[in-house]
Amino acid sequence: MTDNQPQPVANNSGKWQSGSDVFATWRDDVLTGQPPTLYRVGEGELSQIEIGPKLVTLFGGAPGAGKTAFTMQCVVDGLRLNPELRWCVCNIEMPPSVLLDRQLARLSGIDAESIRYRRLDGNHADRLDQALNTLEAIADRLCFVRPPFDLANIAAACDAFGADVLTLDYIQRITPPGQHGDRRGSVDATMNYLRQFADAGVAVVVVAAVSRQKDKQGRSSYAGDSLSLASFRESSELEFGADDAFILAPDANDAETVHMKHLKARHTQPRDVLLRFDRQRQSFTPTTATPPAKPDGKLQAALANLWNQTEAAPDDDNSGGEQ
Ligand SMILES: Nc1ncnc2c1ncn2[C@@H]1O[C@H](COP(=O)(O)OP(=O)(O)OP(=O)(O)O)[C@@H](O)[C@H]1O
Repeated sequence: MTDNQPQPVANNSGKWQSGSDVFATWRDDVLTGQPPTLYRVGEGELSQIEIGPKLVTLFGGAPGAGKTAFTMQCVVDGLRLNPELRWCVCNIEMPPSVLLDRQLARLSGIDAESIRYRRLDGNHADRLDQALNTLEAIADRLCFVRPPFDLANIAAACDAFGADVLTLDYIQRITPPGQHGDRRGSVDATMNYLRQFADAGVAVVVVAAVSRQKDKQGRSSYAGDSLSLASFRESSELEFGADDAFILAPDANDAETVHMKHLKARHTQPRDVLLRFDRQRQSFTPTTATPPAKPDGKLQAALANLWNQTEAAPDDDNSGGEQ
């Protein structure tokens, strides 16, 4: 050894980890370790959504855009696709019975209004039975948090139930511990705590209301092309704390088409997904179809109309749900 060679620096403080220690464990993990656990929550392009331990997945959208419908679809299909999974739902706006009504509509193919008003008869019996059986089969792995909707109570519910996944709908209405001055401070704090829940090994799915943004005409709007990461900026922590952030933006020209914009992807390439939202059955289906452009003239409008009628034909019998 020559005098010029650097001497190893003693690490007595415990405040840093040497690169060579990190390298050794990291190399073993690359060569023989497991890929990250991800829970599949849907078919086709929906299977690309990353929900899993240590991840916070954020869904935003304007009021009525379908955030609750979409995330509850992920809950039910996630439980169906992952037989060991346990999922805890904290919904501040709707009671469990209403959330289940809507999933019953989706799974049975019976419109949500008939289910809401209990206008059910013998014609619905088979579809109803099948969908009820589907929901019954997952019911013991699903729980709904009871009020109060504060983080301490939510954490206690998750621990007691042994939840692998937590869905919070929606974050702006959840109270974090302590005093935080304004709403922004409170949402920042909640997101910080949720990040810690995720780091402890729970998959966290967060629903967030978004703020209006200026559209191309300078008007304050929820229009799809004006919604962006900035829409979450009531709290910058929402955007920074999430691993993935999506916004559900209904198409301006076609109410059934919803653009799921993948605005942030911490670990992958962002991939937008085009969805068809059947509101009557509260059901989202990925579609590869290009959303129809707004027709410019009368002839184009007539053609578009004809085209829509042709496309609608196969579903017209409303014969089935998503068993
Ligand atoms: N029976 C029904 N028939 C048709 N549409 C319905 C029916 N019930 C609800 N809807 C529509 O489905 C959508 C439900 O959306 P959802 O509650 O998931 O939206 P959201 O983004 O969570 O809204 P919010 O922010 O207001 O909670 C709304 O647009 C609502 O108008």
